Amino acid sequence: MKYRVLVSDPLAEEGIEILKEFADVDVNTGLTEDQLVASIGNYDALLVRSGTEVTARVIDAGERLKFIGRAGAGVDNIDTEAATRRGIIVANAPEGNTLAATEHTMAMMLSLARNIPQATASLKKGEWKRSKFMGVELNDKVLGIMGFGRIGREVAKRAQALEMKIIAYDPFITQERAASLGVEMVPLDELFRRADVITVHTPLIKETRHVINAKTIATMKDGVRLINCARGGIIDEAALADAITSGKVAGAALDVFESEPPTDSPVIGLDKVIITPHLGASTVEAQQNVAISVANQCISVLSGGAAKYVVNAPMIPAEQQALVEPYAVLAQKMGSLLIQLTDGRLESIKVTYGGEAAALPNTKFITRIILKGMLDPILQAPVNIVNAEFVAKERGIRLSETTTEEAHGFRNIISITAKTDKMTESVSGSVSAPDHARIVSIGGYMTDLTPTGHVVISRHTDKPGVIGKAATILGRVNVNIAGMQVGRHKPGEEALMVLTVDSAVPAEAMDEIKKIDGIHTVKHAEI
Ligand SMILES: NC(=O)C1=CN([C@@H]2O[C@H](COP(=O)(O)OP(=O)(O)OC[C@H]3O[C@@H](n4cnc5c(N)ncnc54)[C@H](O)[C@@H]3O)[C@@H](O)[C@H]2O)C=CC1
Ligand SMILES: O=C(O)C(=O)COP(=O)(O)O
Repeated sequence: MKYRVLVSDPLAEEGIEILKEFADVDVNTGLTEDQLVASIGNYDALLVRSGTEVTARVIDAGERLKFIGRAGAGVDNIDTEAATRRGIIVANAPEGNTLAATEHTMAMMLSLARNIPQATASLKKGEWKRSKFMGVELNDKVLGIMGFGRIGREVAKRAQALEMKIIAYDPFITQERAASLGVEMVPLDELFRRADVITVHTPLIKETRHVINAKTIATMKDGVRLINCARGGIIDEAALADAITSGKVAGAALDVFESEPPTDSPVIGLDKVIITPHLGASTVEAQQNVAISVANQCISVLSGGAAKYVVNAPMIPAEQQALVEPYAVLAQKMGSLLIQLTDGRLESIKVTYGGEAAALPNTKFITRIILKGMLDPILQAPVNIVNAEFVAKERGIRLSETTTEEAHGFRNIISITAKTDKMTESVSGSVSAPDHARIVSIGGYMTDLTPTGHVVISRHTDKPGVIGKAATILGRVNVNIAGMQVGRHKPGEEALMVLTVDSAVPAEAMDEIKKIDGIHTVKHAEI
């Protein structure tokens, strides 16, 4: 069956064309939440821009939904938590419109300084008012950039060409990084105090909502100019309207609003406020970039692969993928083997990364793959790297992850211990070459097992005859033994036997093996 994709905001044709090669695509813009809820159940993927509110209701109704793509940067219109809960990958296209938003910010700053929109409107009315539209120079003025990410940094570079002095605030960017760009990082209160023009380039999150408010505006320079081409709500519009009316703020340029379209905003009618209808990303080039990016990510996810810009799962940067991949493959197999060796209700899972594995760039990603390997076979709902941790937590399974230099004689080792209400079981594995990984111990017994195919694993008393009897039973039901390993701590005590077999073992044969005198436990697993 062909996949079905719904595009619910205007998306550049270049992206739609790519999608059509792979899936049935419906472009249906302007849907209400109810209409979206009613139709989303028919689709495997949903692609949006900022115009669609992808609420928990929409996500929960999307029974087939596997991917939500945002053709742009901000994902505040998508309930990513609800998507995570359902194991739906959310990805965006954060790089495609950076320059478009940057250039829009520059256009807004220059327009604000020289009253270009107001002067245009006046002249079009037949007026010729030159003194009314006296402007200010940006040269030598202090530009305060709040949020020094992709757009903030590009704005800084261009403002330097205007010979502005740049100060910036971003809690996640180091002084050194900013200094290399000739920018001074300052605390936020200092930025507010010193800047002649303030432009915001952060996401809208708890910490940034109304960060520009009556109180913070009072600390700013008289005649400050404010720009918001990031997200409505970072500036408190009511406070801005008051500050413009009182003359404290000389002007503001807004591309985004607390509510869009901004029908009730107190700032819209003010002469000193220039506005555009969320046009930051609206260039031909940016729209092509973001549409192509989400289309490709959508196809990749629906084909069982990964998305480049996942926002709700740990990401492995492309340059580290070759390093992490062999561990990820081993991890999933170890998780799958371990769950097949345990009985009872899972209570806790402990993962230890030893030796070189401890230095892997994203062990959290591998831990989620282990969880997927363990939980996917035993749960109704699909478990993937997006929701694995959430699913474990929801079921009260305690998860711990530790790293250690100790690798027990291997270069790297991953050990997983699972505790259920009935037993504790563990497996360890090691990657010896990119295409060669092994299970190196089970339940504390040394093994050397290539993790593919069928295995029969028993714990038994180390005494003559036990292994022979098991082998005879397998032979009788025509199951060929490809390899055998026995591990024990001391002669005559408990031993572990691992038989690799060429096909599945019938349940009756397993029952028979279980009854052999000396066998304590026996399990059949497929990895
Ligand atoms: N108007 C439009 O059409 C467009 C708007 N945007 C919006 O612009 C904003 C910035 O986008 P990008 O630069 O691509 O994102 P980015 O993720 O590259 O940069 C955001 C920066 O904000 C910083 N930040 C986070 N919390 C902060 C806080 N409390 N105080 C100061 N800085 C904080 C982060 O460390 C990061 O460096 C986003 O809100 C995005 O949605 C992006 C493209 C087009
Ligand atoms: O990418 C972003 O964050 C934007 O705000 C652009 O929004 P749009 O795709 O033009 O609706």
